[in-house]
Amino acid sequence: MIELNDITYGYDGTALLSGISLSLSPGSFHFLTGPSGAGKTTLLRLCYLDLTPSRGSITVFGVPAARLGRNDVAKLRRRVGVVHQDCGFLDHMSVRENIAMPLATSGLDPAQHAAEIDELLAWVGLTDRAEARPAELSGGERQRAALARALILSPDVVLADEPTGNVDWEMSLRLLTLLVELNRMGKAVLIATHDMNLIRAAKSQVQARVLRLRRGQLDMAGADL
Ligand SMILES: Nc1ncnc2c1ncn2[C@@H]1O[C@H](COP(=O)(O)OP(=O)(O)OP(=O)(O)O)[C@@H](O)[C@H]1O
Repeated sequence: MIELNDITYGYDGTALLSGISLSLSPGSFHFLTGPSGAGKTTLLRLCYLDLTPSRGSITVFGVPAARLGRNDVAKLRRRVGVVHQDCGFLDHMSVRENIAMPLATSGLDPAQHAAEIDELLAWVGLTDRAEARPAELSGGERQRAALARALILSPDVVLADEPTGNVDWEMSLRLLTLLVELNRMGKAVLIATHDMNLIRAAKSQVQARVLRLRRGQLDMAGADL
């Protein structure tokens, strides 16, 4: 569904990532790991076409990204749910309104999708926090709300950037279980994480591939869990 072919990318003229090839196929589950600053977020941004590589090509849902106009990019991005590292909530809006936001920005009426919002709130266990402001949520609640928002447009691919960054171990496992459940529904899942314990915990639940970013390159030798 998303393919990166021999990608090079850097900020300010220096190559941060080089020779990166990656294929996220339907039902695949990947962890992306590597030291802080290795380029995990950057790689995710390339996957959802938020950045354009300086070399190499990206194909999304069978379409070469280089051929896409801005409207096409916006349309295809709806099929990719992103859980951002900082969650990226609008603080003056309730949890429910934040989850509904991608509907509104896609020209859909949130009122017509109230049942889906309720269903997602229940699935992530936040029904009773729906009217809270993001600032009132715990770390784990924020991450689950961010996951619900990433799913509101029923994406085919879910990219999660450090989804367990600020939560305790029990909550990390709960988030992992939700992501595994999505994968079982056929979605491609990619999780960027520092947390090797999380990767080990996934072993009994899902057949995952571990990608390690090292010195700008992707190492996946012997990487299957
Ligand atoms: N918009 C930007 N402009 C310039 N440099 C950037 C920008 N975004 C990231 N960088 C730099 O690129 C490098 C990789 O950043 P990135 O956020 O992709 O790494 P990461 O592996 O996700 O890090 P972490 O694990 O700490 O979140 C870092 O050195 C960062 O400072």
